[in-house]
Amino acid sequence: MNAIPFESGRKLDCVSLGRLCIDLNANEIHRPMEETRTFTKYLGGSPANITVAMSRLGLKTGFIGRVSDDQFGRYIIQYLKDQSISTDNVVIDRTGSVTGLAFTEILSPTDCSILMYRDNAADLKLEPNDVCEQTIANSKALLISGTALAKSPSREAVFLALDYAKKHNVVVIFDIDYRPYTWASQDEIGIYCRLVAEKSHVIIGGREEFDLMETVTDPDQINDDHTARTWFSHVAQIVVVKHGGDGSITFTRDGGQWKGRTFPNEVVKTFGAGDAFAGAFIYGLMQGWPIERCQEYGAAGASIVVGSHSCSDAMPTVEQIETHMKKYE
Ligand SMILES: Nc1ncnc2c1ncn2[C@@H]1O[C@H](COP(=O)(O)OP(=O)(O)O)[C@@H](O)[C@H]1O
Ligand SMILES: O=C(O)C[C@@H](O)[C@H](O)C(=O)COP(=O)(O)O
Repeated sequence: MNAIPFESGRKLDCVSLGRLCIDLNANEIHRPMEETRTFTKYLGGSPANITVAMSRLGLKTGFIGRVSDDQFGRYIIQYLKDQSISTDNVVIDRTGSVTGLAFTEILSPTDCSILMYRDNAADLKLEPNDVCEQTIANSKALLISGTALAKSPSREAVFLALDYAKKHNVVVIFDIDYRPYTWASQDEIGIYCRLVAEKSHVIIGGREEFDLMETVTDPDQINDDHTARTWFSHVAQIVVVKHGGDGSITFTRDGGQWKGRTFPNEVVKTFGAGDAFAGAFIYGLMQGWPIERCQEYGAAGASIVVGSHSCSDAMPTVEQIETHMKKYE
């Protein structure tokens, strides 16, 4: 059993807060973006991808966010509904904002990059007023994406959501989800992400993301053990440090430490791994599984997604994960 005390009898397993965007993934892969002619449109935005992952695995999910008042915004809402994700708290922004677009370049299985268009992005227009206390009270967990902290008023909306989570015993899961495009300064990243991490029960991030958040300068303190100790001195119960193709390390507050394996696959592109991992890992936590099994599930989900063209659309079901894992027995 893992030690996360999810409340029982709540309408939703997890409500996510953050960006709802569009991924435009190059169809002609293994060439630079300059030579790409066509793209396929998918739902994107890390927290959106994670929520699709959780929903595909059978969790009851909802989203708190803002979308643009246009075709892309309507596409996003419809996609979420089709995935059985509650859109009751997805607000249509009428200030003339646009949907964030992520154009992806797949140069090779190991060399991928993302060209982000995020000026005047609707997701960062989320207002504290949009955050419904009852929705959070009705959820076992609240997933926060660090990018939602990049600007006001979305930043304040996050802190209000955290207040409601505390008031109603909702487990807070923080995915640092660092994206360079929207932050005003490096200082802001550290300041705001730390404030959220201090209030979070589960923290997930890559090594570089923890470094940015912790802004530690002593080289002896830039390591996973130090990271875990830092956050266990607050309310964290679980800290997951992702290491790309090298797997992940999960720490638990009681001193446990697990190195997560990977399931090597024929890689189409590298992005989406973290989101698939997070979705399946959280699913495992909610089943009350031991950490090893949560990590295996996360890694298997990630393996499937790196072998696919999309992130959201490729998020696996339980059956797909189980079948995939059997191939490695
Ligand atoms: N090339 C890969 N092949 C198989 N699994 C991978 C690969 N890259 C990442 N993963 C899995 O996905 C997890 C998260 O990946 P990572 O790249 O660290 O996250 P992010 O996409 O957020 O940067 C890893 O811990 C690993 O289990
Ligand atoms: O998060 C975004 O805005 C873009 C994503 O939809 C994108 O597909 C991606 O980068 C996935 O992130 P990762 O899982 O952290 O690699």
